[in-house]
Amino acid sequence: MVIAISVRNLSFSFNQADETALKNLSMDIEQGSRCLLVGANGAGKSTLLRILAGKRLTKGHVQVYGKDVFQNQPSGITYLGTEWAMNPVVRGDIRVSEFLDSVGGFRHKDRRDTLLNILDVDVDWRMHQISDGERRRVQLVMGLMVPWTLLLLDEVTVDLDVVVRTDLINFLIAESKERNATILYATHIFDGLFNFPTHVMHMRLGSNVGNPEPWPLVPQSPLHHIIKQSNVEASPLLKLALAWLREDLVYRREYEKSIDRQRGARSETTDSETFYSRFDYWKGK
Ligand SMILES: Nc1ncnc2c1ncn2[C@@H]1O[C@H](COP(=O)(O)OP(=O)(O)OP(=O)(O)O)[C@@H](O)[C@H]1O
Repeated sequence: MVIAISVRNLSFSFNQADETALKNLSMDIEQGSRCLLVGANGAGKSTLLRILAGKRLTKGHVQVYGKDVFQNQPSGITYLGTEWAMNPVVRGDIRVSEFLDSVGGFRHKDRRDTLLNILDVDVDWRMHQISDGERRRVQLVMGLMVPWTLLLLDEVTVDLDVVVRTDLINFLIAESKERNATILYATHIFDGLFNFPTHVMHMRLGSNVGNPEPWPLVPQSPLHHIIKQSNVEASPLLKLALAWLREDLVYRREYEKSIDRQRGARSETTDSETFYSRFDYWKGK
């Protein structure tokens, strides 16, 4: 068994004043796995993916295929996140075909063309005149056309229509099987994903809750019980995610109580009254 990702006791803060985004996270992911990261908003999924992609510098044991991601960056890591679409460069007046050529499309013609078909992209589109979902499709062609050994996906299918999303998921499954490549995928959309993962990993408050769990669940897994208890009409994957995230909510509220913090509505304070009495421009309208 080859370990594709190995992390030991990883902690990370954005700056010293901030709470740690990752706390003592340790995990091993086998080569060829397709692991779904499941966790609430703020659980640390994106931070973990960016660190694995070498985009955030931190100390500690973070290895991909046996190489330290900061000091000896392994080749073959592709990271695709949501921030790409915000980049003004990819909203410029440039044709998709020229854009793809500028990022090496001609070197990977066969894969590029396969992806152009799957993602249903018109190479004559101009990057400043397309929808968010269309821009996302171009990003996926660009990111996936170079063969990867580790693919780090951060919620990149959110604005795809269901046909394209399904075809893309099937492509990723086939690719990882054929090339024994590894995928770590953070998402909140579990629809249509039943056949995608070989593992699911639960993240909570910057750590993983246990090791990646094989998926579909092995017969003796205690998680069957959680899924059976669910009274929601949903796929087993969504039932599991719902149960985990509800559990996390209780856990987080207890934790926040212990450090005297609270989310949600709070009682009026003198400060907010002062604020509204000065700045409520709707008053009297
Ligand atoms: N730029 C930043 N500066 C300071 N703190 C940040 C920054 N980005 C994220 N955080 C904090 O780090 C923690 C983990 O954030 P992260 O984005 O990794 O979560 P996530 O699991 O990907 O969430 P989501 O599902 O909402 O994308 C959160 O508590 C968040 O507030």
